[in-house]
Amino acid sequence: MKIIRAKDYYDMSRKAANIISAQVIMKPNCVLGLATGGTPVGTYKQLVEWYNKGDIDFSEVTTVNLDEYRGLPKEHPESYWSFMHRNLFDHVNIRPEAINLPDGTNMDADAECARYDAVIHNVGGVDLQLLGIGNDGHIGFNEPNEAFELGTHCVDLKEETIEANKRFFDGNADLVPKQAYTMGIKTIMQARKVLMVANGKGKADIVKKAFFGPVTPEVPASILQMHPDFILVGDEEALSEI
Ligand SMILES: N[C@@H]1[C@@H](O)[C@H](O)[C@@H](COP(=O)(O)O)O[C@@H]1O
Repeated sequence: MKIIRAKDYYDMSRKAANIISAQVIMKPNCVLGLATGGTPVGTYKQLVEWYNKGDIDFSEVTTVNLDEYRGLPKEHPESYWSFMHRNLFDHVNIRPEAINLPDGTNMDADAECARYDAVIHNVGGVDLQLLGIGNDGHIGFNEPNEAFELGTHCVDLKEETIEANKRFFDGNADLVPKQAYTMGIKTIMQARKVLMVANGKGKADIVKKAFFGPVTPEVPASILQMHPDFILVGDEEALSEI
């Protein structure tokens, strides 16, 4: 585990974007595992800036996103499909056919999860997986106390996660979908490199628990302590408890 200290959100975003950029330069046809949430927005913004300057080329890159709300149409502004297009895909030269997310509109959970696992398998697995961390230690939508051995599966979102994400749904928890499809911890652990971004005081406790506490399904991110190439880029506040 490697911990990189950043001064603030902007510095965290630039450092993370540098690592992603290096991955794409070293292997132009790499598979990037991508994440949503507020934290990686600055990282995507930086990648778009460097793309506009001609410093990074996504023409051969394939992406697989971590998760998607179940039951939300793609076109919904808060679907992760929309999030990714708004923050990254619409602004760079990635091929539309190289973009992969779970399909939240397929209500047949078994079929959709099997399809998504096959997609990840067929692209050869993930070279670099970007992650944020939920307040309860979730990664993707792998909530506390789920088995570490799972591939893509359907989850019931915890109350805390619905509360945290309602800010994207007019502050109304009733509008937040209650389920999601998520890549499982097994798949995340199979990524060849894992890069987590964390910022702000609100993440300080969970960062300490996850990376300086026991490895336990109660804190899903704690399993990353066992990953052979795990990098955490955190700002001063997120790393203030360690
Ligand atoms: N599914 C996403 C996670 O991938 C993300 O890490 C988490 C934290 O989000 P934020 O970065 O906004 O704190 O939110 C959501 O639940």
